[in-house]
Amino acid sequence: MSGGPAVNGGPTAGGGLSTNGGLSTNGGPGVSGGPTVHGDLAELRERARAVLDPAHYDYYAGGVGDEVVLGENEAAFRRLALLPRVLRGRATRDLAVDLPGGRLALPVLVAPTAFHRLAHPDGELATARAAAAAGTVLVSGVASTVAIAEVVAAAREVDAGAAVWFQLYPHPEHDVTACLVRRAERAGCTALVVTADSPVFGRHRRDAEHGFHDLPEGLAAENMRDLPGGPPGGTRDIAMSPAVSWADLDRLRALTSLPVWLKGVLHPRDAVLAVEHGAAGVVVSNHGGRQCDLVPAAVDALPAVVEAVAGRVPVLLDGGVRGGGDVAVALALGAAAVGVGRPVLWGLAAAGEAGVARVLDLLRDEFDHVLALCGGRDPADLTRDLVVPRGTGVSARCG
Ligand SMILES: Cc1cc2nc3c(=O)[nH]c(=O)nc-3n(C[C@H](O)[C@H](O)[C@H](O)COP(=O)(O)O)c2cc1C
Ligand SMILES: O=C(O)C(=O)c1ccccc1
Repeated sequence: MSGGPAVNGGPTAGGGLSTNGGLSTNGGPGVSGGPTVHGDLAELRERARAVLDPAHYDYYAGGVGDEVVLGENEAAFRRLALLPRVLRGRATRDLAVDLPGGRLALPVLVAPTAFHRLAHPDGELATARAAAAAGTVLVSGVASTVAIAEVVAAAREVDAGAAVWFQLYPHPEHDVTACLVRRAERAGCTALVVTADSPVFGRHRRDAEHGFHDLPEGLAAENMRDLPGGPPGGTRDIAMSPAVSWADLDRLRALTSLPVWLKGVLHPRDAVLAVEHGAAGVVVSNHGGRQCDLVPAAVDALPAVVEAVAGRVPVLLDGGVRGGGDVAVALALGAAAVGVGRPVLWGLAAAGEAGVARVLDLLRDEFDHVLALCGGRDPADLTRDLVVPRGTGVSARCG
């Protein structure tokens, strides 16, 4: 799995021969205080498959339609190669990046995914603790099974300076959106992420086959409780609406002084509109292949968005990131950082907080290693000329 003994491995030893070890927990101190979990991402995924109800595993794993985009997100990374630079004399590495809404100790954050208590009883509390311990941001979804105030509190118990962002869909009823924004602010979130790629729900065949349409008894979308127009004490549905427009983004921004990211941008023109409408940044994403099965892989859509934004705001990418090499490629193509969705769910299902810690530690360690192999000192050393189409070895731009 990992290549040879740890030779000057930088911040972590990482690459030694002893890292194998399956999924056993050894009871020693983990990154965030729990047991240390071994195993790579593929093993964690297999463990998750073994422990989860098949309907819940398929809910997490699945995509829209024929799942073309789901596969393409990962395949597109494998069509790209890195052209390392050598002898750059970078003795140390610093993986941190500063973004509107917080500093990340590694250029990887936790993308918003729904219903973590389907994966593990600790749900989003475990994810928040592991993200905080790793020094990165959890983007906590409106569709979380723990209320946002508790999610932020869990992160802050681990690290008083931890940053948690709140993801929401602009609700067709503005007072519902306003209430959600207020809850996120009161909870202490440091940024909002507005998901724009879901005017309608994606149609997921796996969910239909399992008849999986409702959360099990005892679980609910806790942020949707006690909202205007909803039953007292009960929850409202997470509404998606094709009527949502840029005017809704303007109205949402007017409610808050928090940075607002726009997630689910693929068209360069929309990225420009996002900047013009005051977005603090854009997230290039096809929702992990769960919305439209006709769109490009996320990493294939990235360069045109980066070019259109032209450095005015940071660009994030999510979709198909499965290793530190993918992180490096995305950064070289202009992403400031990447989000990971499913790998975090596999870690959570396999081993709760320690499993999520393992996923983030693997990505940090692999990214650090690849950065070193590229002669990089920090993410800024990963430039566009370092990425070439696999099979060519020729850089589009040499300079
Ligand atoms: C089970 C699941 C639930 C998701 N729920 C949300 C959500 O509520 N809001 C959102 O903006 N994105 C959601 N996403 C999309 C993720 O934020 C992210 O775009 C995607 O998972 C990235 O792809 P990856 O899983 O290949 O890393 C969800 C993804 C999954 C797999
Ligand atoms: O499953 C999803 O991808 C998703 O985005 C979502 C949205 C609302 C409720 C639950 C999940």
